[in-house]
Amino acid sequence: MIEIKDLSLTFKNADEDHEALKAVTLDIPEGCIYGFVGSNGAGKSTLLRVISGIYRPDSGSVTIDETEVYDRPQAKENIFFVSDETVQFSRLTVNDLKSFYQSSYPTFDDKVFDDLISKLDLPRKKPLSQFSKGMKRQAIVAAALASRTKYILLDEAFDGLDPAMRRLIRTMIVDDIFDRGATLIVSSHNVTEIGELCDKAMLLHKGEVIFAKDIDDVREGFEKVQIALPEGELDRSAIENAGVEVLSFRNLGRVSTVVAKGEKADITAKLSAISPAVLELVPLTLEEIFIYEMEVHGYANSEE
Ligand SMILES: Nc1ncnc2c1ncn2[C@@H]1O[C@H](COP(=O)(O)OP(=O)(O)OP(=O)(O)O)[C@@H](O)[C@H]1O
Repeated sequence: MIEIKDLSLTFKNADEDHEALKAVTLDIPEGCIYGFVGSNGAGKSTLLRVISGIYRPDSGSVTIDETEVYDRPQAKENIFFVSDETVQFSRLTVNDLKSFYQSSYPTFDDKVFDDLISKLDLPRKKPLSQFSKGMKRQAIVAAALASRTKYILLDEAFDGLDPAMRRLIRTMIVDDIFDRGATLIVSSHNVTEIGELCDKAMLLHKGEVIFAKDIDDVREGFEKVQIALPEGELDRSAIENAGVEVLSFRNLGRVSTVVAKGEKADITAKLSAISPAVLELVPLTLEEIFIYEMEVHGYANSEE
């Protein structure tokens, strides 16, 4: 179990300081796949680095199985962090990578690594600098899975992978996580992918946790409705005057699409009171919910 309590971190720069994480509190249970989602610069990588013990928080704490990670090499043996940058390995070959991680992780399993590298069909003696971005990613993910750590942290999980490889890597990771009861944390901008892969998700914005929920509960409390009057067009204020909390309002011809916050029955009852000719609930994607939540917290959506 990873427990993050009231964690804050400020980067101190020559020109100005930047508070990258603000009082983050989050529990990551064992055996789950947890998705970190957020806008650019939200603090996802920084939080993954704090959990991995690379950065020390200014205040608050991170404990993994009740042990603080920062400055504790033994605790780090339980964690494999796949950074979104693989530059540091450029001169190494796949075989060098194997030796490197063999010495870093006592649990490293040679057979798992060799099988994965064969499955991915990666050259073993070519420097990683001559690999494509996706190939580098594949090699590091193979090392992560072979290290048999209890916790795997993947920054920008599937960056640079083509659709077929995304699916293969995803299956490899999920099978491994389930088989071993390990815990995976992934950050991604691909909300659909997070929705398909994860049990839980956390939305981070400007260093603050906006929500942390089971994926199945993320849609709770939001409804998307298509509504039209028998004559004329509706406007946003007509919906708001009916007592509905409107997150987004768009008109396409005479039909308005409204995203509202609240319970289905309550929203339907309030909108029925304005006697519409059309009133239909339509499914809301996870991506829409994440965007609306961020808009509520001041994120500018260029589509609006
Ligand atoms: N080493 C650093 N020194 C100074 N500021 C930093 C440093 N690393 C990150 N930051 C700043 O902290 C904030 C959070 O960055 P971080 O990389 O954690 O965001 P992110 O959510 O991973 O973003 P992205 O999705 O764009 O990768 C950003 O404003 C970034 O500029």
